[in-house]
Amino acid sequence: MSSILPSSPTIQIGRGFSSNYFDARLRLTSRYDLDELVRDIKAHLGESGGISSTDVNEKYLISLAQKYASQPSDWAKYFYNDTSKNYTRNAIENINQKANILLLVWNPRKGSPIHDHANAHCIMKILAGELEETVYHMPDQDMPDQGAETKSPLEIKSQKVYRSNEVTYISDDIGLHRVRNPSSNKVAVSLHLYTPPNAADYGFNIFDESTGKASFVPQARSVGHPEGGAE
Ligand SMILES: N[C@@H](CS(=O)O)C(=O)O
Ligand SMILES: [Fe+2]
Repeated sequence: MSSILPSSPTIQIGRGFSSNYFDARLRLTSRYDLDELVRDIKAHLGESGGISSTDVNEKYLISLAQKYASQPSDWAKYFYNDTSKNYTRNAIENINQKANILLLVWNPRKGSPIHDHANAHCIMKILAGELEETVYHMPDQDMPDQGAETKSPLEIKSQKVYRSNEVTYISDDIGLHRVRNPSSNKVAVSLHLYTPPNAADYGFNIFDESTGKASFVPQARSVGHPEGGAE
């Protein structure tokens, strides 16, 4: 029976046509989702080997974060809130020695301490609600990661409220920052990319606003370690 059924060119063409047709329609109508964003970040950073933060094209990574439009169904599985903490840090993807991608969930009127970013790039995209970022000039001290003290208060460089889908970027070259949810009743959600993942791997510093004093925090934690912290 099967021997008399030709492998018909018409059927092959028909299949090929319809599949290409629907692939094309899918490409036209499908949105750029979180999985694709993570895939593109990984593709840019490569699969193996160490990198230094200077090897990263942060502008390209920022453009990827801007291209993604927040869709709560994309990130609901990473969402975890704990009202006893200022915010939770939930792992989306750890790319060994390359980057951390995290979902942060911020309680109303709560925020992070003033901190550095452990000589890494930090890209933050607002996924829901609003977040206020205050950027401070890096205090004059030779080795802030050694906990050296300065006596003068930190100076504010800029302050801005970011709305849903906006993206901001910071590195130690720009300064220090603190981030806060300004809402009195709404939780805010943000996506964070850190590359290299120095704060998680080695630690970072938090700073006293009035003295500029740095205190070293050994490691930034994320869920399953929802202790919070800053990175
Ligand atoms: N960098 C902080 C969040 S933020 O204040 O940018 C953290 O990862 O905990
Ligand atoms: Fe930060």
